[in-house]
Amino acid sequence: MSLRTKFMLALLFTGLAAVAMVGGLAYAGMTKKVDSLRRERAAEHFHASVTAYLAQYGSWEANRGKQGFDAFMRSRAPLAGDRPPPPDDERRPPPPGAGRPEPRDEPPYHFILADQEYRVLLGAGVYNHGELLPEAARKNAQAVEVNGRVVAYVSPEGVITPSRQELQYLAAMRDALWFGVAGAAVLALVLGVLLSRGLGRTLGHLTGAVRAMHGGSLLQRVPVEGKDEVAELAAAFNAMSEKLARTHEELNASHQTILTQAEQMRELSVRDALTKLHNRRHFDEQACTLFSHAVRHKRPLSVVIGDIDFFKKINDQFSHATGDAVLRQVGEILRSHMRLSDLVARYGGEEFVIAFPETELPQAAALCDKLRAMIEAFPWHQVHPELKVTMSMGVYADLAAGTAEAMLQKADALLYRAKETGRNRVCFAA
Ligand SMILES: Nc1nc2c(ncn2[C@@H]2O[C@H](COP(=O)(O)OP(=O)(O)OP(=O)(O)O)[C@@H](O)[C@H]2O)c(=O)[nH]1
Repeated sequence: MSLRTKFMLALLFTGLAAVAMVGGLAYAGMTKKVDSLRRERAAEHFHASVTAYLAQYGSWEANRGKQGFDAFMRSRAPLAGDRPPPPDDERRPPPPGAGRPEPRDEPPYHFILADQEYRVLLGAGVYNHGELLPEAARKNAQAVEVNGRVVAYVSPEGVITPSRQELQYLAAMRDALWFGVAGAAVLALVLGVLLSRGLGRTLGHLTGAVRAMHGGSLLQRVPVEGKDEVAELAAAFNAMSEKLARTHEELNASHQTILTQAEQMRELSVRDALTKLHNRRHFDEQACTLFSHAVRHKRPLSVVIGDIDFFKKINDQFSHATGDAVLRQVGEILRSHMRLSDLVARYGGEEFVIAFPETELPQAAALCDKLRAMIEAFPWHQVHPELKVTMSMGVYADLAAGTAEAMLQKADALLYRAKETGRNRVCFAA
Protein backbone atom coordinates (compact mmCIF):
# COMPACT_ATOMS: atom_id res chain seq x y z
CA MET A 1 0.00 0.00 0.00
CA SER A 2 1.46 3.37 -0.98
CA LEU A 3 2.26 6.08 1.54
CA ARG A 4 -0.42 8.29 0.00
CA THR A 5 -3.13 5.64 0.46
CA LYS A 6 -2.06 5.03 4.06
CA PHE A 7 -2.15 8.75 4.77
CA MET A 8 -5.60 9.18 3.27
CA LEU A 9 -7.01 6.15 5.08
CA ALA A 10 -5.59 7.31 8.41
CA LEU A 11 -7.02 10.80 7.99
CA LEU A 12 -10.32 9.39 6.76
CA PHE A 13 -10.71 7.09 9.75
CA THR A 14 -9.68 9.83 12.18
CA GLY A 15 -12.05 12.36 10.63
CA LEU A 16 -14.99 9.99 10.48
CA ALA A 17 -14.40 8.71 14.00
CA ALA A 18 -14.22 12.28 15.35
CA VAL A 19 -17.40 13.35 13.54
CA ALA A 20 -19.25 10.18 14.50
CA MET A 21 -18.19 10.52 18.12
CA VAL A 22 -19.01 14.21 18.54
CA GLY A 23 -22.16 14.10 16.37
CA GLY A 24 -23.41 10.80 17.81
CA LEU A 25 -22.94 11.95 21.41
CA ALA A 26 -24.64 15.28 20.65
CA TYR A 27 -27.53 13.50 18.92
CA ALA A 28 -27.99 10.99 21.73
CA GLY A 29 -27.76 13.74 24.40
CA MET A 30 -30.22 15.92 22.57
CA THR A 31 -32.68 13.06 22.07
CA LYS A 32 -32.48 12.22 25.76
CA LYS A 33 -32.93 15.84 26.82
CA VAL A 34 -35.89 16.34 24.45
CA ASP A 35 -37.45 13.17 25.79
CA SER A 36 -37.02 14.14 29.44
CA LEU A 37 -38.35 17.70 28.92
CA ARG A 38 -41.28 16.42 26.97
CA ARG A 39 -42.04 13.73 29.49
CA GLU A 40 -42.03 16.33 32.29
CA ARG A 41 -44.29 18.73 30.45
CA ALA A 42 -46.54 15.96 29.23
CA ALA A 43 -46.89 14.55 32.75
CA GLU A 44 -47.87 18.00 34.08
CA HIS A 45 -50.29 18.50 31.20
CA PHE A 46 -51.86 15.08 31.73
CA HIS A 47 -52.15 15.65 35.47
CA ALA A 48 -53.80 19.06 34.89
CA SER A 49 -56.14 17.58 32.24
CA VAL A 50 -57.22 14.73 34.53
CA THR A 51 -57.73 17.18 37.39
CA ALA A 52 -59.80 19.47 35.16
CA TYR A 53 -61.76 16.53 33.72
CA LEU A 54 -62.61 15.07 37.10
CA ALA A 55 -63.40 18.54 38.48
CA GLN A 56 -65.76 19.15 35.57
CA TYR A 57 -67.49 15.74 35.43
CA GLY A 58 -67.15 14.53 39.00
CA SER A 59 -66.05 11.02 38.10
CA TRP A 60 -64.28 9.07 35.35
CA GLU A 61 -67.38 7.21 34.23
CA ALA A 62 -69.64 10.29 34.28
CA ASN A 63 -68.60 11.30 30.74
CA ARG A 64 -68.08 7.78 29.30
CA GLY A 65 -64.55 7.30 30.62
CA LYS A 66 -61.72 7.14 28.09
CA GLN A 67 -63.72 8.29 25.06
CA GLY A 68 -64.99 11.28 26.97
CA PHE A 69 -61.52 12.06 28.32
CA ASP A 70 -59.96 11.95 24.83
CA ALA A 71 -62.58 14.40 23.52
CA PHE A 72 -62.03 16.56 26.60
CA MET A 73 -58.28 16.52 26.01
CA ARG A 74 -58.64 17.55 22.36
CA SER A 75 -60.85 20.48 23.43
CA ARG A 76 -58.12 21.73 25.76
CA ALA A 77 -55.09 23.79 24.73
CA PRO A 78 -52.61 21.30 23.28
CA LEU A 79 -49.24 20.64 24.86
CA ALA A 80 -46.58 23.12 23.57
CA GLY A 81 -45.06 21.74 20.34
CA ASP A 82 -48.15 19.67 19.55
CA ARG A 83 -50.01 22.37 17.64
CA PRO A 84 -51.19 21.06 14.30
CA PRO A 85 -48.91 22.17 11.46
CA PRO A 86 -50.13 24.53 8.75
CA PRO A 87 -52.11 22.81 5.97
CA ASP A 88 -49.15 23.07 3.50
CA ASP A 89 -46.99 20.98 5.79
CA GLU A 90 -49.47 18.17 5.70
CA ARG A 91 -48.97 17.72 1.97
CA ARG A 92 -45.21 17.56 2.29
CA PRO A 93 -43.59 14.21 2.99
CA PRO A 94 -42.38 13.85 6.56
CA PRO A 95 -38.80 15.02 7.18
CA PRO A 96 -36.19 12.32 6.56
CA GLY A 97 -35.67 10.20 9.63
CA ALA A 98 -38.80 11.48 11.27
CA GLY A 99 -39.87 7.88 11.71
CA ARG A 100 -43.49 7.03 12.11
CA PRO A 101 -45.91 9.93 11.47
CA GLU A 102 -47.65 11.38 14.48
CA PRO A 103 -51.21 10.02 14.65
CA ARG A 104 -53.65 12.91 14.48
CA ASP A 105 -56.38 11.30 16.64
CA GLU A 106 -54.12 10.01 19.37
CA PRO A 107 -52.84 12.13 22.26
CA PRO A 108 -49.06 12.66 22.13
CA TYR A 109 -48.61 10.58 25.27
CA HIS A 110 -50.17 7.72 27.19
CA PHE A 111 -49.89 7.84 30.97
CA ILE A 112 -51.29 5.38 33.47
CA LEU A 113 -54.33 6.59 35.34
CA ALA A 114 -55.92 4.78 38.31
CA ASP A 115 -58.89 5.66 40.53
CA GLN A 116 -58.57 6.45 44.25
CA GLU A 117 -58.46 2.70 44.96
CA TYR A 118 -55.65 2.14 42.43
CA ARG A 119 -57.89 0.41 39.89
CA VAL A 120 -56.50 1.11 36.42
CA LEU A 121 -58.57 3.47 34.28
CA LEU A 122 -55.99 4.05 31.52
CA GLY A 123 -53.35 1.31 31.18
CA ALA A 124 -51.14 3.00 28.51
CA GLY A 125 -50.66 -0.43 26.97
CA VAL A 126 -48.99 -1.64 30.19
CA TYR A 127 -52.00 -2.57 32.37
CA ASN A 128 -55.55 -3.63 31.57
CA HIS A 129 -58.53 -1.53 32.47
CA GLY A 130 -59.82 -2.38 35.96
CA GLU A 131 -56.78 -4.30 37.20
CA LEU A 132 -55.14 -3.13 40.42
CA LEU A 133 -52.01 -1.04 40.02
CA PRO A 134 -49.10 -3.07 41.46
CA GLU A 135 -47.40 -1.82 44.65
CA ALA A 136 -44.21 -0.94 42.82
CA ALA A 137 -46.07 1.33 40.38
CA ARG A 138 -48.05 3.02 43.18
CA LYS A 139 -44.87 4.52 44.73
CA ASN A 140 -44.35 6.94 41.83
CA ALA A 141 -48.04 7.64 41.32
CA GLN A 142 -49.11 11.24 41.83
CA ALA A 143 -52.44 11.95 43.50
CA VAL A 144 -55.10 13.96 41.62
CA GLU A 145 -57.05 16.12 44.06
CA VAL A 146 -60.36 17.78 43.45
CA ASN A 147 -61.71 20.02 46.20
CA GLY A 148 -59.01 18.70 48.59
CA ARG A 149 -60.01 15.06 48.01
CA VAL A 150 -57.85 12.45 46.22
CA VAL A 151 -59.92 11.21 43.30
CA ALA A 152 -57.32 9.46 41.19
CA TYR A 153 -53.64 8.63 40.75
CA VAL A 154 -51.46 9.43 37.73
CA SER A 155 -48.33 7.38 37.20
CA PRO A 156 -45.48 9.05 35.29
CA GLU A 157 -44.88 5.72 33.58
CA GLY A 158 -46.18 5.87 30.08
CA VAL A 159 -45.47 6.27 26.40
CA ILE A 160 -44.33 9.64 25.07
CA THR A 161 -44.63 10.39 21.40
CA PRO A 162 -42.25 13.15 20.32
CA SER A 163 -43.89 16.18 18.82
CA ARG A 164 -43.67 16.96 15.13
CA GLN A 165 -41.46 19.95 15.88
CA GLU A 166 -39.10 17.85 17.97
CA LEU A 167 -38.95 15.21 15.26
CA GLN A 168 -38.04 17.93 12.79
CA TYR A 169 -35.26 19.19 15.06
CA LEU A 170 -33.86 15.70 15.44
CA ALA A 171 -34.09 15.07 11.68
CA ALA A 172 -32.27 18.34 11.01
CA MET A 173 -29.61 17.27 13.46
CA ARG A 174 -29.20 13.90 11.75
CA ASP A 175 -28.82 15.74 8.43
CA ALA A 176 -26.14 17.96 9.94
CA LEU A 177 -24.40 14.84 11.19
CA TRP A 178 -24.37 13.29 7.73
CA PHE A 179 -23.08 16.54 6.22
CA GLY A 180 -20.35 16.54 8.87
CA VAL A 181 -19.37 12.99 7.92
CA ALA A 182 -19.25 13.85 4.21
CA GLY A 183 -17.28 17.05 4.92
CA ALA A 184 -14.79 15.18 7.11
CA ALA A 185 -14.29 12.57 4.39
CA VAL A 186 -13.64 15.18 1.69
CA LEU A 187 -11.31 17.10 4.01
CA ALA A 188 -9.43 13.90 4.88
CA LEU A 189 -8.97 13.04 1.19
CA VAL A 190 -7.76 16.53 0.28
CA LEU A 191 -5.40 16.70 3.28
CA GLY A 192 -4.15 13.17 2.55
CA VAL A 193 -3.32 14.09 -1.05
CA LEU A 194 -1.61 17.36 -0.08
CA LEU A 195 0.42 15.95 2.82
CA SER A 196 1.44 12.75 1.08
CA ARG A 197 2.41 14.65 -2.07
CA GLY A 198 4.98 16.75 -0.18
CA LEU A 199 6.31 13.80 1.78
CA GLY A 200 6.28 11.47 -1.25
CA ARG A 201 8.22 14.01 -3.34
CA THR A 202 11.05 14.30 -0.80
CA LEU A 203 11.14 10.54 -0.23
CA GLY A 204 11.27 10.03 -4.02
CA HIS A 205 14.26 12.40 -4.26
CA LEU A 206 15.97 10.58 -1.40
CA THR A 207 15.38 7.15 -2.95
CA GLY A 208 16.76 8.35 -6.30
CA ALA A 209 19.79 9.87 -4.60
CA VAL A 210 20.53 6.72 -2.58
CA ARG A 211 20.30 4.63 -5.76
CA ALA A 212 22.68 7.03 -7.53
CA MET A 213 25.10 6.76 -4.58
CA HIS A 214 24.83 3.00 -4.77
CA GLY A 215 25.72 3.34 -8.45
CA GLY A 216 28.91 5.19 -7.50
CA SER A 217 27.98 8.91 -7.62
CA LEU A 218 28.52 9.74 -3.98
CA LEU A 219 27.88 13.48 -4.22
CA GLN A 220 24.10 13.88 -4.29
CA ARG A 221 21.80 16.81 -3.38
CA VAL A 222 18.10 16.55 -2.73
CA PRO A 223 15.87 19.67 -2.41
CA VAL A 224 15.19 20.74 1.19
CA GLU A 225 11.58 21.97 1.36
CA GLY A 226 10.19 23.53 4.55
CA LYS A 227 11.42 23.05 8.09
CA ASP A 228 9.80 19.82 9.23
CA GLU A 229 11.43 16.48 10.09
CA VAL A 230 11.38 15.40 6.44
CA ALA A 231 13.26 18.57 5.49
CA GLU A 232 15.74 17.82 8.31
CA LEU A 233 16.20 14.32 6.92
CA ALA A 234 16.87 15.75 3.44
CA ALA A 235 19.39 18.26 4.85
CA ALA A 236 21.11 15.55 6.91
CA PHE A 237 21.25 13.33 3.82
CA ASN A 238 22.88 16.14 1.81
CA ALA A 239 25.47 16.69 4.53
CA MET A 240 26.18 12.95 4.73
CA SER A 241 26.49 12.63 0.96
CA GLU A 242 28.86 15.61 0.81
CA LYS A 243 31.02 14.22 3.61
CA LEU A 244 31.07 10.74 2.04
CA ALA A 245 32.07 12.17 -1.34
CA ARG A 246 34.81 14.32 0.26
CA THR A 247 36.15 11.42 2.32
CA HIS A 248 36.05 9.21 -0.74
CA GLU A 249 38.01 11.79 -2.73
CA GLU A 250 40.59 12.15 0.02
CA LEU A 251 40.89 8.37 0.28
CA ASN A 252 41.31 8.14 -3.48
CA ALA A 253 43.99 10.80 -3.41
CA SER A 254 45.92 9.14 -0.59
CA HIS A 255 45.45 5.78 -2.23
CA GLN A 256 46.88 7.23 -5.42
CA THR A 257 49.81 8.71 -3.49
CA ILE A 258 50.47 5.37 -1.82
CA LEU A 259 50.29 3.63 -5.19
CA THR A 260 52.70 6.16 -6.71
CA GLN A 261 55.06 5.86 -3.78
CA ALA A 262 54.84 2.07 -3.92
CA GLU A 263 55.54 2.22 -7.65
CA GLN A 264 58.50 4.51 -7.03
CA MET A 265 59.77 2.23 -4.27
CA ARG A 266 59.37 -0.80 -6.47
CA GLU A 267 61.13 0.99 -9.32
CA LEU A 268 63.94 2.03 -6.97
CA SER A 269 64.23 -1.50 -5.69
CA VAL A 270 64.80 -2.87 -9.20
CA ARG A 271 67.04 -0.05 -10.46
CA ASP A 272 70.72 0.60 -10.12
CA ALA A 273 71.21 4.05 -8.62
CA LEU A 274 74.31 4.93 -10.63
CA THR A 275 73.43 3.85 -14.18
CA LYS A 276 69.62 3.79 -13.82
CA LEU A 277 69.67 0.39 -15.50
CA HIS A 278 67.84 -2.51 -13.87
CA ASN A 279 69.75 -4.25 -11.09
CA ARG A 280 70.83 -7.82 -10.59
CA ARG A 281 67.73 -8.85 -8.61
CA HIS A 282 65.40 -7.70 -11.36
CA PHE A 283 67.52 -9.31 -14.04
CA ASP A 284 67.54 -12.68 -12.24
CA GLU A 285 63.72 -12.64 -11.86
CA GLN A 286 63.05 -11.57 -15.45
CA ALA A 287 65.70 -13.89 -16.93
CA CYS A 288 63.91 -16.84 -15.30
CA THR A 289 60.65 -15.80 -16.94
CA LEU A 290 62.30 -15.28 -20.32
CA PHE A 291 64.00 -18.66 -20.05
CA SER A 292 60.74 -20.50 -19.19
CA HIS A 293 58.96 -18.74 -22.05
CA ALA A 294 61.73 -19.64 -24.52
CA VAL A 295 61.75 -23.29 -23.43
CA ARG A 296 57.91 -23.61 -23.52
CA HIS A 297 57.61 -22.01 -26.96
CA LYS A 298 60.90 -23.39 -28.25
CA ARG A 299 62.11 -19.90 -29.03
CA PRO A 300 65.76 -18.72 -29.07
CA LEU A 301 67.27 -16.81 -26.13
CA SER A 302 70.78 -15.39 -25.80
CA VAL A 303 72.41 -14.16 -22.59
CA VAL A 304 75.44 -11.89 -22.37
CA ILE A 305 77.87 -10.81 -19.66
CA GLY A 306 80.04 -7.76 -20.39
CA ASP A 307 82.86 -6.49 -18.20
CA ILE A 308 84.77 -3.22 -18.59
CA ASP A 309 88.46 -3.93 -19.14
CA PHE A 310 90.97 -2.78 -16.55
CA PHE A 311 88.35 -0.84 -14.71
CA LYS A 312 90.37 -0.89 -11.51
CA LYS A 313 93.09 0.93 -13.37
CA ILE A 314 90.60 3.56 -14.56
CA ASN A 315 89.57 4.16 -11.00
CA ASP A 316 93.11 4.23 -9.77
CA GLN A 317 94.53 6.32 -12.60
CA PHE A 318 91.72 8.83 -13.15
CA SER A 319 89.70 8.82 -9.92
CA HIS A 320 86.65 7.00 -8.67
CA ALA A 321 84.41 9.76 -10.07
CA THR A 322 85.81 9.12 -13.55
CA GLY A 323 85.13 5.41 -12.99
CA ASP A 324 81.50 6.29 -12.13
CA ALA A 325 81.18 8.44 -15.25
CA VAL A 326 82.47 5.55 -17.34
CA LEU A 327 79.92 3.19 -15.76
CA ARG A 328 77.08 5.66 -16.46
CA GLN A 329 78.16 6.16 -20.07
CA VAL A 330 78.61 2.45 -20.78
CA GLY A 331 75.17 1.86 -19.25
CA GLU A 332 73.70 4.56 -21.51
CA ILE A 333 75.30 3.05 -24.64
CA LEU A 334 73.91 -0.37 -23.79
CA ARG A 335 70.44 0.94 -22.87
CA SER A 336 70.08 3.11 -25.97
CA HIS A 337 70.80 0.21 -28.31
CA MET A 338 68.40 -2.29 -26.80
CA ARG A 339 64.94 -3.22 -27.99
CA LEU A 340 62.10 -2.81 -25.52
CA SER A 341 61.87 -6.56 -25.26
CA ASP A 342 65.57 -6.89 -24.37
CA LEU A 343 66.66 -6.96 -20.78
CA VAL A 344 69.81 -5.13 -19.70
CA ALA A 345 71.10 -4.67 -16.16
CA ARG A 346 74.15 -3.71 -14.18
CA TYR A 347 75.09 -6.96 -12.52
CA GLY A 348 77.53 -5.51 -10.04
CA GLY A 349 80.80 -3.47 -10.13
CA GLU A 350 81.80 -3.00 -13.75
CA GLU A 351 79.75 -6.00 -14.94
CA PHE A 352 76.68 -5.73 -17.19
CA VAL A 353 74.29 -8.45 -18.28
CA ILE A 354 71.91 -8.65 -21.23
CA ALA A 355 69.18 -11.10 -22.24
CA PHE A 356 68.05 -11.09 -25.87
CA PRO A 357 64.74 -12.95 -26.30
CA GLU A 358 63.89 -14.27 -29.78
CA THR A 359 67.57 -13.91 -30.74
CA GLU A 360 69.83 -16.64 -32.07
CA LEU A 361 73.50 -16.71 -31.11
CA PRO A 362 74.91 -15.24 -34.38
CA GLN A 363 72.66 -12.17 -34.15
CA ALA A 364 73.39 -11.75 -30.44
CA ALA A 365 77.15 -12.08 -31.00
CA ALA A 366 77.01 -9.59 -33.88
CA LEU A 367 75.05 -7.11 -31.79
CA CYS A 368 77.47 -7.51 -28.86
CA ASP A 369 80.40 -6.89 -31.15
CA LYS A 370 78.67 -3.75 -32.38
CA LEU A 371 78.16 -2.63 -28.77
CA ARG A 372 81.76 -3.43 -27.94
CA ALA A 373 82.90 -1.36 -30.94
CA MET A 374 80.68 1.54 -29.91
CA ILE A 375 82.09 1.53 -26.39
CA GLU A 376 85.60 1.52 -27.75
CA ALA A 377 84.76 4.27 -30.25
CA PHE A 378 83.08 6.53 -27.73
CA PRO A 379 84.95 9.86 -27.35
CA TRP A 380 86.20 9.06 -23.85
CA HIS A 381 88.76 11.85 -24.09
CA GLN A 382 85.84 14.19 -23.42
CA VAL A 383 85.65 12.61 -19.97
CA HIS A 384 89.37 12.55 -19.51
CA PRO A 385 92.02 13.29 -22.21
CA GLU A 386 93.85 10.01 -21.67
CA LEU A 387 90.88 7.82 -20.97
CA LYS A 388 90.25 4.76 -23.09
CA VAL A 389 87.48 2.23 -22.37
CA THR A 390 86.85 -1.19 -23.82
CA MET A 391 84.60 -4.08 -22.87
CA SER A 392 84.93 -7.85 -23.06
CA MET A 393 81.82 -9.97 -23.50
CA GLY A 394 80.71 -13.58 -23.32
CA VAL A 395 77.56 -14.68 -25.21
CA TYR A 396 75.74 -17.97 -24.68
CA ALA A 397 72.52 -19.16 -26.38
CA ASP A 398 71.92 -22.84 -25.61
CA LEU A 399 68.73 -23.50 -23.65
CA ALA A 400 70.04 -26.96 -22.88
CA ALA A 401 71.97 -25.33 -20.04
CA GLY A 402 68.73 -25.92 -18.06
CA THR A 403 68.26 -22.55 -16.32
CA ALA A 404 68.84 -18.89 -16.96
CA GLU A 405 71.42 -18.92 -14.17
CA ALA A 406 73.30 -21.80 -15.82
CA MET A 407 73.28 -19.97 -19.15
CA LEU A 408 74.71 -16.95 -17.38
CA GLN A 409 77.51 -19.06 -15.87
CA LYS A 410 78.33 -20.35 -19.35
CA ALA A 411 78.40 -16.75 -20.61
CA ASP A 412 80.67 -15.83 -17.67
CA ALA A 413 83.07 -18.58 -18.69
CA LEU A 414 83.13 -17.19 -22.22
CA LEU A 415 83.75 -13.71 -20.75
CA TYR A 416 86.67 -15.16 -18.85
CA ARG A 417 87.95 -16.59 -22.12
CA ALA A 418 87.59 -13.14 -23.76
CA LYS A 419 89.62 -11.61 -20.94
CA GLU A 420 92.21 -14.37 -21.24
CA THR A 421 92.54 -13.98 -24.96
CA GLY A 422 93.33 -10.26 -24.93
CA ARG A 423 90.13 -8.39 -23.82
CA ASN A 424 88.04 -5.98 -25.94
CA ARG A 425 86.42 -8.90 -27.67
CA VAL A 426 83.29 -11.04 -27.76
CA CYS A 427 83.47 -14.78 -27.15
CA PHE A 428 80.36 -16.88 -27.83
CA ALA A 429 79.22 -20.43 -27.99
CA ALA A 430 76.06 -22.25 -28.99
N1 LIG B 1 84.13 3.89 -9.81
C1 LIG B 1 83.53 2.73 -9.46
N2 LIG B 1 84.27 1.65 -9.33
C2 LIG B 1 83.70 0.48 -9.01
C3 LIG B 1 82.34 0.40 -8.80
N3 LIG B 1 82.03 -0.90 -8.50
C4 LIG B 1 83.20 -1.60 -8.55
N4 LIG B 1 84.24 -0.75 -8.83
C5 LIG B 1 85.60 -1.11 -8.97
O1 LIG B 1 85.81 -1.83 -10.20
C6 LIG B 1 87.04 -2.52 -10.05
C7 LIG B 1 87.00 -3.85 -10.69
O2 LIG B 1 88.27 -4.38 -10.77
P1 LIG B 1 88.57 -5.84 -11.15
O3 LIG B 1 87.51 -6.74 -10.65
O4 LIG B 1 89.97 -6.14 -10.72
O5 LIG B 1 88.55 -5.87 -12.69
P2 LIG B 1 89.26 -4.99 -13.78
O6 LIG B 1 90.18 -4.04 -13.13
O7 LIG B 1 88.27 -4.38 -14.67
O8 LIG B 1 90.11 -6.06 -14.50
P3 LIG B 1 89.58 -6.99 -15.63
O9 LIG B 1 88.14 -7.27 -15.37
O10 LIG B 1 90.39 -8.19 -15.54
O11 LIG B 1 89.77 -6.26 -16.93
C8 LIG B 1 87.35 -2.59 -8.53
O12 LIG B 1 88.47 -1.78 -8.28
C9 LIG B 1 86.11 -2.01 -7.89
O13 LIG B 1 86.42 -1.26 -6.77
C10 LIG B 1 81.56 1.58 -8.91
O14 LIG B 1 80.35 1.59 -8.72
N5 LIG B 1 82.22 2.72 -9.23
